[in-house]
Amino acid sequence: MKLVEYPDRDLLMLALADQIAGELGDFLRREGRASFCVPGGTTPGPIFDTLSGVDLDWENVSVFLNDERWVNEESPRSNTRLLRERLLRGKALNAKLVPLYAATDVPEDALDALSEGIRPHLPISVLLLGMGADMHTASLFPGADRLEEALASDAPILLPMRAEAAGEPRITITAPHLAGAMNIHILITGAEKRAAIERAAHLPPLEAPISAVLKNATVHWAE
Ligand SMILES: O=C(O)[C@H](O)[C@@H](O)[C@H](O)[C@H](O)COP(=O)(O)O
Repeated sequence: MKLVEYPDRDLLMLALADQIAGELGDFLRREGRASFCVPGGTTPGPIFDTLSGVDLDWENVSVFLNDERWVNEESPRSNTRLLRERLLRGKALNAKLVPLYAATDVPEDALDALSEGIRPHLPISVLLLGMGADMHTASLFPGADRLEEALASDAPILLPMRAEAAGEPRITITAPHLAGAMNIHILITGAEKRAAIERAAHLPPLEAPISAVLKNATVHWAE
């Protein structure tokens, strides 16, 4: 893993948004399309704000989440809602949102349809990930019910995931499909997450799921 330290969070968010915009632009110029896979949670909002103001051929960018909580968009816990409010507006209004949620009782009932929606957009051109202090990324939580399956090299694109720390049931892109992304950025802030990612680098993915994607990743950190 490569670690980049920034003097403060504002500079981190601006610099990383700029780098991501550059990478998406390169894919668009070379291939005419790009896929951008993003986390929910509380950290990435400022990056989305900046990107939504950037001139890119957004119509040819497919955007999808790393993982989603099984709640509808009315819920403040919905990651899709965060995307609509912070990324898919302004210049990025016409980016193509590929859903990771459907209005079924449980994620199992929507799994096949959602997986088929994601498949044409793999491998991911630019992957942005967050991480919890427990070393989870996406919804790959330590101790989650289907973690082992999600870490396997032949894992399906998506799996449902339940874990005590997760709250509601979730759906997540699995480790090999995250790790197969062409560009991988991990966004973390604060001393606790910095210590956690350094620890994770020496632990197996079953204990520290983030370690499954660290090999080719750049970690972006500010206090
Ligand atoms: O739906 C989610 O919760 C995310 O995709 C998750 O993997 C997130 O990135 C981490 O939990 C960090 O979250 P914070 O940025 O809120 O600390």
